[in-house]
Amino acid sequence: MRVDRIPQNIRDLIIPKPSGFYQYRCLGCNSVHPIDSLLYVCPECGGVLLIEDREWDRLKKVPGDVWRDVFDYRSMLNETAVRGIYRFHELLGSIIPLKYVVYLGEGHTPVVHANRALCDWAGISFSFKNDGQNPSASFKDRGMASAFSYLNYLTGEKGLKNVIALCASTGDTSASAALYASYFANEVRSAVLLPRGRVTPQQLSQPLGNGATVIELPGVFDDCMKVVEYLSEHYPVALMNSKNAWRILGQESYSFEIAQQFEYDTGNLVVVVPIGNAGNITAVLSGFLKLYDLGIITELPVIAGVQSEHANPVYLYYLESDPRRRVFRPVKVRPSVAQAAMIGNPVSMPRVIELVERYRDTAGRADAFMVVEVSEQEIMDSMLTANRNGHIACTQGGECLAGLKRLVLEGRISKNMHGVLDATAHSLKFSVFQEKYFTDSFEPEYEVVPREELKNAPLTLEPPPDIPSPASNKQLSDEEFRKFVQYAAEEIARILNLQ
Ligand SMILES: N[C@@H](CCOP(=O)(O)O)C(=O)O
Repeated sequence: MRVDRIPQNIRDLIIPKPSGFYQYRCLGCNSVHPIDSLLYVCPECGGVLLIEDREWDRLKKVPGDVWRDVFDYRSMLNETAVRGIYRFHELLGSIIPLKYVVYLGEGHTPVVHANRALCDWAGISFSFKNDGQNPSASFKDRGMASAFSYLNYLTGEKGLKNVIALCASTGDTSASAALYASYFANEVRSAVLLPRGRVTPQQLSQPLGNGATVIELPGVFDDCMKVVEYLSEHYPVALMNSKNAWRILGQESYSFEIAQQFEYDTGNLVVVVPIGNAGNITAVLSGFLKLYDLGIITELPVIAGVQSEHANPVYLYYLESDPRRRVFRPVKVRPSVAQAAMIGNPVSMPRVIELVERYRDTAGRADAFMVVEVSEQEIMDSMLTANRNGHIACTQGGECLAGLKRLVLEGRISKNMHGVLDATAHSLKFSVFQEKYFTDSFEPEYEVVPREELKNAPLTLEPPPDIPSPASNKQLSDEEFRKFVQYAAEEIARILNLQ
């Protein structure tokens, strides 16, 4: 759509212009720091940072319904910079001029409603939001688009040079960081640190294919993260994990899109998100709070975080209902099929603590945010059941479905609500877990016992010696090939019970 077709009353707002005054705010000591350099922790106390817009209130001069129209019409514009997450420019990066926006096709991911059978199975109606349909096949691309747009801005306006983008990863962040870095060709190098043997072959192939330096370390993700933190404190590297507050801003677009896709009617929704390094839940909370503050939505949805019993520090933290008595304790993780969330010491925990309090206060009720724990068995059974009903859920998507089902069973949410589940990555990235399930080859630590009715395996049709086979070295005559086709077709008709 061309700008001159946009309704007159919003035309001035339709192409975003740089605005606002961004600053980092430390969640440890509340100090603020200028935005014009790479900063991952507070220089004064080492605390975690969030980005805030000191001039945020200017956005309140525009009524919520006008913002809704602006975001909806922007989706139709033939303007690359606002095609993805930056159609919400004012909410997630308004200081960045559009010429620096990096767009690789992220965002705008589909909401797919579950069919009747699957809703009955879950005990509630729900949809998956398929963030596996992002360019590197996970939700991380939202955050990377933001972090790399900011790097691009620093390079263009502030003279930043020789960027080395560095991250620790369970597989999705590394794929995403390597992809976005490769878009800058030789101007940005990327290096990723992975826990050896804890990243699927598909995820490992992604940064390799994008030309990143891939370094595998012993241990789990939490160990790699510590090394990345050390490197970022001692060397000039661009840390691309969600400790980088620009990642959080970009990932807020997930909330904005849910609101948009549900026509800004969010009061009846329960948004279910897996918690690993906790950047995503941080962004989802923050995103909905922003929309509410600007009157773009009038009711906050319930937000439910899900963790596996094998990596559950946030769940354990919120078991204590009295905020003054809660103590955060990192846990030692055990092998989990929700491998992307196999994290015992989430870097965004201080952000979660602050935002959950704010969210509950704003909603006026404690159950506006909850955390639920699920077993590895439930995760696998849920993922496979979803995918047998038309979805492409990864194990973390399965974790969300397992969490939603539990919430209903435990009576923690009303059956009249509608679940929006984060399928964080494409199912193909995690096919090794499906394979283990189908071949009953899970190591005992996973505690997964396959259910026969969910298993599947290819059938092999091997013609007997008197039937010619195209697999033999010699070229089949027409007659021989006809015999093979007839044999194979009849065997298949027998298998499929065709009459
Ligand atoms: N699941 C993550 C872990 C790192 O999370 P991040 O959001 O802090 O980058 C991954 O894919 O590596």
